[in-house]
Amino acid sequence: MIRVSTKFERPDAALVKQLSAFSSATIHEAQGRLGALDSAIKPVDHRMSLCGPAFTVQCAPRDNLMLQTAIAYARPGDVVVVSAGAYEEAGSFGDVLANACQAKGLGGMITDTGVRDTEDLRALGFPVFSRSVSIKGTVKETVGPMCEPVTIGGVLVRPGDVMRADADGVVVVRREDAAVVTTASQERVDAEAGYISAYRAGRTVIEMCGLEPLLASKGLEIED
Ligand SMILES: O=C([O-])CC(=O)C(=O)O
Ligand SMILES: [Mg+2]
Repeated sequence: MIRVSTKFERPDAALVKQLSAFSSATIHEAQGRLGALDSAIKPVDHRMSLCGPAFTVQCAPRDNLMLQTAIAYARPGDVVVVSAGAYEEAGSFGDVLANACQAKGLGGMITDTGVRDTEDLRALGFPVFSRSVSIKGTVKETVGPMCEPVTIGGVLVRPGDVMRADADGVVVVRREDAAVVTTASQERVDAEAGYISAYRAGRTVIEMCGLEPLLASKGLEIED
């Protein structure tokens, strides 16, 4: 007998909403260049984005039994996070399961294996992030852990951590760090806005980034 529990602590909804205002790259930088999943995990449509608590599940490669089970037990707003051995040659999720997720109000699905039916997924608009697109079908044979820490895209994700994903990729924020990372992300956005207005006003990268002394200290001389 394998016993799993679907009980875990979710982050404060207001904090999740605040984090959703920041891009995956901003959050990654703001938390000290941590939490980025492998760049191969990308949305099936660049307009897709998500931000929500991770509902984690471990699947055997080419087997979506536990993914289907996770969809049944995840709560509205949850992001189903699937670790399936980074196996590219399987279409473990498609428009039928996406409709099941959307009908439940789930926040999205992130997997390190493949998905299929991408035209329909794009039309549906349910946020789906995957390592690959494959038409190859999956079996429903293997039970495994759900709502336990998983490794996906080289990063550990625990149930209730916050997943933020957009056209650029996927980042995870530890649940207990969500408030600090929100503040740090806002600081970074403010600093970047300062650079952008300075550049628009004619300031140069050399000035703004102090490149002259930096390059000189590294022994680079430029004849222009
Ligand atoms: O049925 C499956 O196993 C995956 C799929 O194609 C869908 O959800 O539409
Ligand atoms: Mg299908």
